[in-house]
Amino acid sequence: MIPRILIVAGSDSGGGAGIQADIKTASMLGAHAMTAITAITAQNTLGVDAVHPIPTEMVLAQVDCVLRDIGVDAVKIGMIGSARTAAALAERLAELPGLPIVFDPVMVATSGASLADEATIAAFERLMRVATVTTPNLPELKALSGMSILDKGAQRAAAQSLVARRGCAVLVKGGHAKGRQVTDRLFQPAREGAAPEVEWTDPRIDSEATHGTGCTLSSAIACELAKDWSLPEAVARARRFVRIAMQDAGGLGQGHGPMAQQSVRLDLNQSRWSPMLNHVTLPTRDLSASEHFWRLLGLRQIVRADERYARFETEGGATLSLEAEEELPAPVVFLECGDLDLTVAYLKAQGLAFTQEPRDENGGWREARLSDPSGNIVCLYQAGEMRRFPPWRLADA
Ligand SMILES: Nc1ncnc2c1ncn2[C@@H]1O[C@H](COP(=O)(O)OP(=O)(O)OP(=O)(O)O)[C@@H](O)[C@H]1O
Ligand SMILES: Cc1ncc(CO)c(N)n1
Repeated sequence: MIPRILIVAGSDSGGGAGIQADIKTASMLGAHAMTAITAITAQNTLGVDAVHPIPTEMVLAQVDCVLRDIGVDAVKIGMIGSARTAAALAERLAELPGLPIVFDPVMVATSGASLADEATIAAFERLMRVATVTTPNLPELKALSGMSILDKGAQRAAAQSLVARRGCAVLVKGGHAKGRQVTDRLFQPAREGAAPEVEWTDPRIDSEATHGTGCTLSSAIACELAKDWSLPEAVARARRFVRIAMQDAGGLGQGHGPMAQQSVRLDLNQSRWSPMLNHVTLPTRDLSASEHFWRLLGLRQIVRADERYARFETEGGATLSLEAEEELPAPVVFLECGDLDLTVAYLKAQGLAFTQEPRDENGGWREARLSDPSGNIVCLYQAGEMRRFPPWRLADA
């Protein structure tokens, strides 16, 4: 069944954030996106020229219409448009207990323009009460909690107070903090088996394509929750999606440009069990000659390591590597798993024998190996952004 995501958010004419980012994200993650538009913004990468809120009745009419016919597996709430809409939507969603709801408390666009007045921000309290998780950035955490967010301890106290007062999980996004690393932290209400605090840290991506990162992250979390991943798993997968979409952005516009959700195709396995064919490694006798051949065929070279290894990207996002014959005597077919360790444990229970247990390799890939009945080498793995965007990716690729 295709996960059905209802997106309640504003339109961004520039296509970088809002409904447009949400639909692109849901589509790339294999979900069906439905929308209740709360406001239309005239917006580009530099700023917001005008905002036209949609009347509350019309927002609810969109929600009711799709719920009645198509149904919904998860909801994402973004820019809300007015305090009245926030209150009415909270009331409607309270009638759907158990439905995963991701609330991105949008207040200000990346360009600095205000997208919610004081009354609307005050009404966010009601949406937090129905949400599964609320995803504030640091200024939003400060506004919602009324507390200091100056350091990690203060941020924890602010987030924990929101969890206690509103009853939802809180994902504090670290994009606005300074430093070479970006840390997001999830705080969960006390529940059996739920870790009270989970933290993710990754290198900051040096990019102007930060418009819509919050919208994209929250939509991706909604999609993954609809597929029954747990909240920490959904956040981890959504963060990977955001990072790859940021890294592949095309530098559009003169300000904070849009991300490239459309090019995150074979990077994240959307299924828990079925592996995804996205990479092959071939032995080479003469690396330079092979490189010339594959480039001539139209593949784009993205990695070169000494005289022994090269990687190419093909149209659509599959990759092909060449490795010196001394190190790799035969071709290897790579299948990416949604959860490598889980998949390997399952396959072993089915009687398959592995020649290599799951292990972290130097290139940042986690790999396990086995052979098919004819002796062909199969590698089950998980690489995420390290497949197309390792730190050593060729600068001009
Ligand atoms: N430069 C960056 N490098 C890597 N990850 C980033 C960067 N900037 C933001 N992120 C990630 O993007 C997600 C959104 O975080 P951010 O704090 O930017 O939210 P936001 O301000 O709500 O976004 P928006 O720009 O859409 O308003 C988080 O997962 C954060 O870690
Ligand atoms: C419509 C809309 N929603 C959300 C954001 C937050 O980035 C934005 N800039 N525009």
